[in-house]
This record gives sequence, C-alpha cells and structure tokens, in this order.
Amino acid sequence: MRFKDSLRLYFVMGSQDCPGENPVEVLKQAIQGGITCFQFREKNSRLNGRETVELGKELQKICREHNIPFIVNDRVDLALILDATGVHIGQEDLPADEVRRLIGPDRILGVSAETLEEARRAFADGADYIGVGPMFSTSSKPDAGEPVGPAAVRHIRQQMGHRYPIVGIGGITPDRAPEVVGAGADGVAVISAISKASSPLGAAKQFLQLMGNSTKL
Ligand SMILES: Cc1ncc(COP(=O)(O)OP(=O)(O)O)c(N)n1
Ligand SMILES: Cc1ncsc1CCOP(=O)(O)O
Ligand SMILES: [Mg+2]
Repeated sequence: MRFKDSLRLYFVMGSQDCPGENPVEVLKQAIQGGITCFQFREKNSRLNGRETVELGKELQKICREHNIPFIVNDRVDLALILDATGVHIGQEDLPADEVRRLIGPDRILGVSAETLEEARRAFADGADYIGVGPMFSTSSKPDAGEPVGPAAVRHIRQQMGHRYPIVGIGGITPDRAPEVVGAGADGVAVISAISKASSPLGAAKQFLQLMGNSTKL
C-alpha cells in the first residue's frame, strides 16, 4: 500500500482523548473498525515521560501487528525512541526542514498547513503529507483557530495538483467526511468521533462506509 492510501482513515489519539477508557483497547477497536493510520498525540496529559514512552510502546506494538503506520505527534525525540514510522509537526513546532534532517529520508513527515503558502513550503521542506484544518469547529484542540473548511483543501488541491497527499482534520464526523474527501483530501484525520464514540469500532466502520469510494475532484 502506498503511504497516500494510508491516509484514508487516520486516527489520532492520546490518553487525554479517552477519559475512563484504556487507550490500548480504544486503538484495538479502531483497528478492528478499519483505521488505516495512527498518530500517538499525547498532549497536556497526566502521563510523565516514562509513562508516555510505555504507552507509546504498547500502542506501537498493536499498530505493527496490524501493519498500521505509527506516527508520533510533535516530539521527534519520542519518535526516535520508539522507532516510529514518522512524525507530525505543526506550524508552531520545530521547522519541517530541520525535522526532516533529524529523522532521515525514510521516516514519514507530516506537517500541518492551513494555507496554500504553508502547503507549498511544507512539501518543499520535505513533508510526505499535509494535515489541513480545522475543517470544522472542534473541542479537541482549544488553540485550533477558526475553521478553514473543506474549501481550504479544495484550493490547495486545485493549485498543487494530485501528487501531494492531503488529509483533512478537525471536527470531522462520519456524515461530514464525504465533504472533505469530495473537496480533494486523500482522507480524514479524526480524534473524538472515534475515541469518544460508544463504539470506536462502529464509528470507524461508519466513516469508511460513508466515505465509500468518494474520491478527489
Ligand atoms: C494529521 C494531523 N494534522 C494536523 C495536526 C495538528 O498539528 P499541530 O498544528 O501541530 O497541532 P497539535 O496536534 O500539535 O496540537 C495533527 N496533529 N495531525
Ligand atoms: C489536532 C487537530 N488539529 C487541527 S484540529 C485538531 C483536533 C481534531 O480533533 P477532532 O477530530 O476531535 O475534532
Ligand atoms: Mg504540533
């Protein structure tokens, strides 16, 4: 499978996203439901460094067993400790070209981009894909800013062509996912609609079912 195809249903989660639940069990269910990529995003959580590494190892083992790419959010050090598939960084994080140098040519580098300029710069700096968002309003990231909507994906796709992998993120629910891929995204990245669902397995299945074969413009 090309990495671009792994972006179809990209589950993002840390322990803070599933209060009262075991993140390991949530990930197992999401995998059973058909997620195609996973990002370990431990953010403002109660875990200390050692606990973060331990949880990361457990989640990564499950991903390995199911051939799911395991991406670490923000932290290049953690990605290297865990020998992760890749890292995802935002505009406020370390510069993408420096991160590319640190992680080498073989790991996946994801970069957040809201605008065409940020998208162009991200790929020039060595990104393998960009995360565009927030698509819709979200309570999972208090500093996410105003939604840019699927129109931002459409604009970047139309200007840059089909070669560049794009995933939409932010406030995406199963019923809204077709709009995001219809605008030209290769897939959707999701926290709460899967991690907080009564059945993460059922939620993941619903995403895939509703996205069906809807493709880029
Ligand atoms: C797939 C994907 N896209 C965007 C983001 C957001 O990254 P960032 O802007 O650095 O914000 P934080 O996630 O670090 O709060 C992402 N994590 N994943
Ligand atoms: C990490 C991130 N980056 C932009 S919006 C967002 C939060 C996505 O979470 P949810 O899918 O629960 O809206
Ligand atoms: Mg970040």
